[in-house]
Amino acid sequence: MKVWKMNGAGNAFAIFDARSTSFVPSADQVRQIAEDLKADQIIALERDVARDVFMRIWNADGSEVSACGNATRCVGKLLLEETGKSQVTIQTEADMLKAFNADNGLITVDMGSPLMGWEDIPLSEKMDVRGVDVKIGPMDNPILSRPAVVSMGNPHAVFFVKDVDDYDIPALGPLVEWHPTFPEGTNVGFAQVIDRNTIRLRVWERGAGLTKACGTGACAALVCAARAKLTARKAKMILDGGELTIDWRESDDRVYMTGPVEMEFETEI
Ligand SMILES: N[C@H](CCC[C@H](N)C(=O)O)C(=O)O
Repeated sequence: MKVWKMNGAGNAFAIFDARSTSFVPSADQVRQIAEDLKADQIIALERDVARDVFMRIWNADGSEVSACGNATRCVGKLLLEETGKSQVTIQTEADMLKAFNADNGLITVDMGSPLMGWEDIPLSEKMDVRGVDVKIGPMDNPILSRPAVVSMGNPHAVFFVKDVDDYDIPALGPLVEWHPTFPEGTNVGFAQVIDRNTIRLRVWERGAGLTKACGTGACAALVCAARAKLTARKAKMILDGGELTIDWRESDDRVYMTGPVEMEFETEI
């Protein structure tokens, strides 16, 4: 079975080609692979009857999740090159996503629409509920409070801060990740609005910790910023590992993510 180690803006993945052989790792095996290959997520490509591929996603802690934007871009690049098609479709638990080539070697993924926050959607997937009462630190003077909450097929809590470098993210991230407000846990974004078209972002990922970039986190931060009128609907996201451009199109309410993909190595097991 072919295995690729790739990254999207530094967000690192081990991608297993399970289209002709089954690959269903235990949580322990996922943790071991993630440690050995220094991957934030483990990805399995499976045959899909209607789409170019079905993509399964495990976080480094062994938990299986339903969305991973940067990995979708990496898988998109693999399939675009393999098929020669101008657009490929990738099915995940959460959604059917489309990937296509953008300018200067970048890859764009249509990440679908952010989940709107209606009553019947569990709180962890509520859209931009600024009233979410999450307080971290001393009650009378919390270090973090009132995140914007949105789902891109996975839950995100986004704190808008003056300077992301002022926050001890490895200390604060886990306190929000497993806060009782989020029954399935949540990814935690620390977003600093630079101007109406630029956001500096760091993300403590559910089940993976502080990563160099988080694609769904970048989508979540842009959607929340635009809804709060802090930025335009399209912005450059500056992450530790690189830049992503997120465009939440008015015309179809879908979020388009564009960014770099790097092939680190390919091997067989
Ligand atoms: N790095 C991924 C996000 C993984 C999300 C995962 N940590 C979760 O539990 O939802 C991305 O580029 O979208």
